[in-house]
Amino acid sequence: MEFQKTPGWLDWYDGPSKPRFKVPAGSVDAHCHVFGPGAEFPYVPERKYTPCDASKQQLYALRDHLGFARNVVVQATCHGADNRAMVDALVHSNGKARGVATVKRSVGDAELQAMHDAGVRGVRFNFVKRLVDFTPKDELIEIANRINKLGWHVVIYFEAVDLPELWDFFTSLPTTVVVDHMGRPDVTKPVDGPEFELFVKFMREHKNVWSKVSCPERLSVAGPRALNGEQNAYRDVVPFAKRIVETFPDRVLWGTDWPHPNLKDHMPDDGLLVDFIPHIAVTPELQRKLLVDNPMRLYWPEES
Ligand SMILES: O=C(O)c1cc(C(=O)O)oc(=O)c1
Repeated sequence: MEFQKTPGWLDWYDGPSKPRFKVPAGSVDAHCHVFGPGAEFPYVPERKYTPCDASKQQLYALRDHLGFARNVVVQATCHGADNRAMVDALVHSNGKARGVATVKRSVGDAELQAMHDAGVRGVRFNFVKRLVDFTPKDELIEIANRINKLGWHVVIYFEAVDLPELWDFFTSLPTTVVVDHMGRPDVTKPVDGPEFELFVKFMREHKNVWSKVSCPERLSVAGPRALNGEQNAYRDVVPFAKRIVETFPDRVLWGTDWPHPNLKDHMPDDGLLVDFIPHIAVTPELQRKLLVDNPMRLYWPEES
């Protein structure tokens, strides 16, 4: 099938620089995606955008180039609950990738088990309205209870303003809960203001809640962008991510977010994005926890 990209779509950055920051041995890129390729794994009719293709081979070439050892491939919304492209990436990774799926209530036990065997360890619940249609909470709870039996966790994606109304639901989830991109704070607001304090309280009071301190390129308002050799990119995001890394060093994850779905204003150089890490995890110990120990404990517990 031939797909036309959404008008204005930005393709991922070709030929990223070599990071100056050398990630520790065994580092995990714990948030990234594959798109299609559409000719092999068609994008679903209910998608909100049509991306460029971003294949497993391209993802794994990036992994090697950046110095990472493993990936966690998160189902992108353009594939809906059709997990074939993500699962295909896992089974062709030589055990170096695990995954997070999107499932519906109708998913069968055998299908869940097959995904588990392929390396899936979580499901993603998305509350960002521009990306997905609404799913009733009772359906999500039912899914959470089922996947909990497999030892999986729930990944949640939402925007900071929506945390108050989602609080009761999130805190009732029976699994480990991983928040994408720190719950998308508005970084023009103070890092110690009420909005981000609520997120910190969410993590402080609920020890099952983890956070990805990823996506400065999405959250930043003032930049500068990770382009043209910039070694100090997205400075306005640093206080937020650094605070989460230092307050909850054992419950944070980092990922490139490659191929950066829906970024509208620029595409970062992924090498420079890796150079962001030492600004938010400033000691070798924090870096090792963020990039190796924590993702290994969550995704490869049998090896950690
Ligand atoms: O699955 C996606 O479509 C998706 C989109 C976005 C975003 O548009 O913010 O971010 C993500 O991490 C993943």
